[in-house]
Amino acid sequence: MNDRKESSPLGAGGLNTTVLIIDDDEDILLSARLFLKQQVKQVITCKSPKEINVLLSKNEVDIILLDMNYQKGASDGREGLYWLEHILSIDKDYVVILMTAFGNVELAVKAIKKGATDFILKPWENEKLFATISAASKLRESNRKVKKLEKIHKSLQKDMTRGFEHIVGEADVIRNLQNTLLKVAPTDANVLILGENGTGKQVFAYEIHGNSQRKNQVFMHVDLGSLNENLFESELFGYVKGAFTDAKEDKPGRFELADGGTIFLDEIGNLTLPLQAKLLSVLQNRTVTRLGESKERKVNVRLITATNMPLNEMVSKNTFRQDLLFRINTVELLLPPLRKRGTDILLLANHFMQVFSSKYHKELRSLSTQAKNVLLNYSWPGNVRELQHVLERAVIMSDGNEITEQDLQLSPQRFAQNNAIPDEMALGDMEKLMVQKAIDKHKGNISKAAADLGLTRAALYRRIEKFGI
Ligand SMILES: Nc1ncnc2c1ncn2[C@@H]1O[C@H](COP(=O)(O)OP(=O)(O)OP(=O)(O)O)[C@@H](O)[C@H]1O
Repeated sequence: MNDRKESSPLGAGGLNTTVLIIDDDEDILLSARLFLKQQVKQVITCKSPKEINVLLSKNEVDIILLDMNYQKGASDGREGLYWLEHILSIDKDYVVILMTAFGNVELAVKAIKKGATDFILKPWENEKLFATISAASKLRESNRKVKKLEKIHKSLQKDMTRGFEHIVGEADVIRNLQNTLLKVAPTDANVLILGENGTGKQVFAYEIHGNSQRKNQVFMHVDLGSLNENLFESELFGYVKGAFTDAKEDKPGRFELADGGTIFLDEIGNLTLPLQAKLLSVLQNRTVTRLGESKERKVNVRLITATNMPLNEMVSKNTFRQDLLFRINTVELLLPPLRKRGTDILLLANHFMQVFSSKYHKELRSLSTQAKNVLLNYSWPGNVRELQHVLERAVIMSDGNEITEQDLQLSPQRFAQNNAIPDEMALGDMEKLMVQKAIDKHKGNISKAAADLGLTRAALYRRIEKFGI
């Protein structure tokens, strides 16, 4: 191989870049090398483009200076175009600068259309060559940064989705909510999710995002409850360098970062009136202005909000703006507390038992009848989150392959408030719950359970089959 490599401590130019020059003219190679070795980290020269593959596989090349003609007498530049395509097929991010003779500008334009970054006319002036290489080096650097950020973005997205559960639930109220969710998700309608703490508002918000056309874009969760007056604007709208003492560099806000995706504003009921006004203006104009600048930046986000506070009541007490409520509640989802979800309690408990069994390498397969009764009769003030914690602890404490009442360690004061029958439970769900309770009470004895329910054994079996108990 007739290539030549020269490395030097960064010279006067100080460009931290490696340049590969391919030209069949020895004089060109020599003069380019002599000049560039003082300007860049490394210069590699080579006479034949046939060596490109080997050179690119052995060296971390940033910029390639490529001649257009190699065969004797050739001047149509076809070889250069061929090798340009070849290089870009190895990695489309290579920065290729073509060297062409005066009068061949049309050819250079054609090459740029095919993906070359720039061209330089031969013979060149060193200053012009340096300016071209310097611009190309900046481009290569920013391409690299973009690639790195894309990787980080992808892995963050994976992390974000990994943490979310799919909605578990079969109670009529949950099914109805899921139907509404599927209808509303593909639209860009603003959704307000209401419900007590731990009822799954974030799970529903993510499910809306996951069923929308924005599913491959960012899902940005912002806990408004944790932002004080000072942080609110800088976090949500961003700032420019110098906007305040600690603003050392420009920073986009959460709205800008969520551009193209979904922004989930949690605990919206906690916003003070002045902050509500600021948020409303962004939602109305769909633009944000970073602190310290006057430029308005357009943002395209889908808005989902959530709270456990009674927003309608707050409007009548003038602690929540009615115009903001109208802006955010195009569709409202009201998540019922867990104590009103009937046998979904057991469904969720089984689900969490499986999740934690596999996490803690345990072989738990079922809940004892007593444990089921306890779960159904507990009031669940912390809702699904509490159930999740209770099951995690039970899986850890359990010795056998069945979770017992003792493993659950539920506080006795919290019983009796809950008869596990929701206020607005559908008849079918109620019947299923009664059947399940009777079977549990008689420890699976069908005759006794049927007698208790005033049914024949056959009638009870039909219901067991119907409800999949
Ligand atoms: N229907 C469900 N299916 C499976 N897991 C659920 C369901 N609902 C909630 N969870 C789980 O319960 C926990 C609490 O849910 P989530 O954080 O969505 O509740 P939240 O209403 O947003 O709570 P908070 O009001 O405290 O912010 C999470 O770990 C979530 O994965």
